[in-house]
Amino acid sequence: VVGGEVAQPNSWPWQISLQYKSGSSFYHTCGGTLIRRGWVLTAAHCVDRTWRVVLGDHNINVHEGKEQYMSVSRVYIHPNWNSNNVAGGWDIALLRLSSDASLNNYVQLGALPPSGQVLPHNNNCYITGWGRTKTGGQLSAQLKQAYLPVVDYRTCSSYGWWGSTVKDSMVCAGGGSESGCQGDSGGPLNCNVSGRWVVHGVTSFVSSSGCNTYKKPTVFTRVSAYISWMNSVSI
Ligand SMILES: CC(C)C[C@H](NC(=O)C(F)(F)F)C(=O)N[C@@H](C)C(=O)Nc1ccc(C(F)(F)F)cc1
Repeated sequence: VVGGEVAQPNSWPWQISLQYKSGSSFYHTCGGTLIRRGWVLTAAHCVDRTWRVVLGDHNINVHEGKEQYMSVSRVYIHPNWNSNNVAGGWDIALLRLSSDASLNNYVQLGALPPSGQVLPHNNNCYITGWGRTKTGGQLSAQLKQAYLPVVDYRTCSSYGWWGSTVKDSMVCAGGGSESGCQGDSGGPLNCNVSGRWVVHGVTSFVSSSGCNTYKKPTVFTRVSAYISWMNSVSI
């Protein structure tokens, strides 16, 4: 996350860290959202390799005693996902955990939107993640949040913005000095709808010329466009 601030520990208790194993260590690679006790929502472009899901984390480099370490028993990547074409959309995947998470003050389920719901321009949303804190920078040790208001499709797909790169199956947010960045992929765009936090986006891409590029908002997979697919995965 570029800009924003360090989140209050465990104030986004559905946020997870997707980590891969190299040697005897694990490395954060993407975010995700716990949406059922046995299911995590993330980005398709995150799951070329996965080793564990960490729930209830705040500082990914320190064992703080609230974490639950889960392994992944099955990966469901959307069948239309094309890793050579992130602009095509379909950047969504479900991970079946090998056991159910225990819900508590540090680990909670993220709420999903109703199918088809599209939020208005400037809707209040926050991106959360451990991704780079500036273009080309390092991952954040602690979970960060940044206020990224929704940029509606009409604006986001216009000339000077993302143009035809962005599809209606996506949500744009931000476009100013704050943004997602590498390592935030797969994590949630948390939007306030009627006073409740709803996970409306899965972090998908930013501009290749810089994470917080003006008029290139962070682009998210629009969760409300995939509710029927998620239900079909027998979740
Ligand atoms: C691996 C990538 C597909 C996704 C990667 N995602 C992220 O960094 C994150 F965290 F914002 F989700 C990204 O945006 N990386 C930048 C460096 C990038 O490659 N962006 C990008 C690539 C192609 C296009 C397109 F679609 F126009 F071809 C648009 C943006």
